[in-house]
Amino acid sequence: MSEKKALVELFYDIISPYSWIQFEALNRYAKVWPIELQLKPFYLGAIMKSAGNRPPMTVPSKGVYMLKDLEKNNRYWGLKLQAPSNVAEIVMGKTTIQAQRMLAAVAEAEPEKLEETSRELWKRIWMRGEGVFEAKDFEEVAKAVHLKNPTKVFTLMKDEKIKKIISENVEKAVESGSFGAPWTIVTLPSGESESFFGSDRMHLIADFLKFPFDGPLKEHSAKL
Ligand SMILES: N[C@@H](CCC(=O)N[C@@H](CS)C(=O)NCC(=O)O)C(=O)O
Repeated sequence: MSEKKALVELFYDIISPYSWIQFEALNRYAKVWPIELQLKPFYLGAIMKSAGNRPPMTVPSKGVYMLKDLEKNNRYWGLKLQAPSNVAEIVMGKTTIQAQRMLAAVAEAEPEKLEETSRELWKRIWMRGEGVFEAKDFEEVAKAVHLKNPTKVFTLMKDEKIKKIISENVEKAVESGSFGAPWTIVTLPSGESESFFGSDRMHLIADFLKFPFDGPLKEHSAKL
């Protein structure tokens, strides 16, 4: 009988560049640690509201710091994050709820495509400065990742069932203390559980799991 694995749940929103970093980090480590990684799209707007928080970008000095910090992360993790030219407008004035519903719908209809679809949405906004808000954006994503049944995914996006999944993911994150993204909940086979905010806590996640943290594991990078 195979041993029970630790469960690592990543709660993320594609508006969040740090969520992308944590997503790549965990996907790399899932290849070397005996863990079960579950991807849980949630909605950062709802998390911020529930916690009485606001996006760091709305504090000007944090915004300036963040852009430099992303470059440092690019070097460390071998990523290519770049803020879109209208980043402030996007963060303050746009909603990713439809994109997050697309991810929840893909998780339901074509779960094997969830990783690739998430990455493609991040690449659009945080690498190529493309939209992730309109029906035509989602059609382009569906094409890029070769969804088998895009019509089913687009129909599901409007379904109460998918809205409920996003709400449940938000609730679970909030219940465990979330105030931002990425939010990672690690549950050991013993049932002991701990939550981690950010993409800069991989060493602490490793320590909790009692597995080695070996840096960025660039050899396990996904193609960008
Ligand atoms: N230090 C964290 C920062 C993560 C972060 O700033 N996340 C944003 C979204 S991209 C957030 O939700 N921030 C909430 C907060 O800082 O209170 C990291 O390196 O990952």
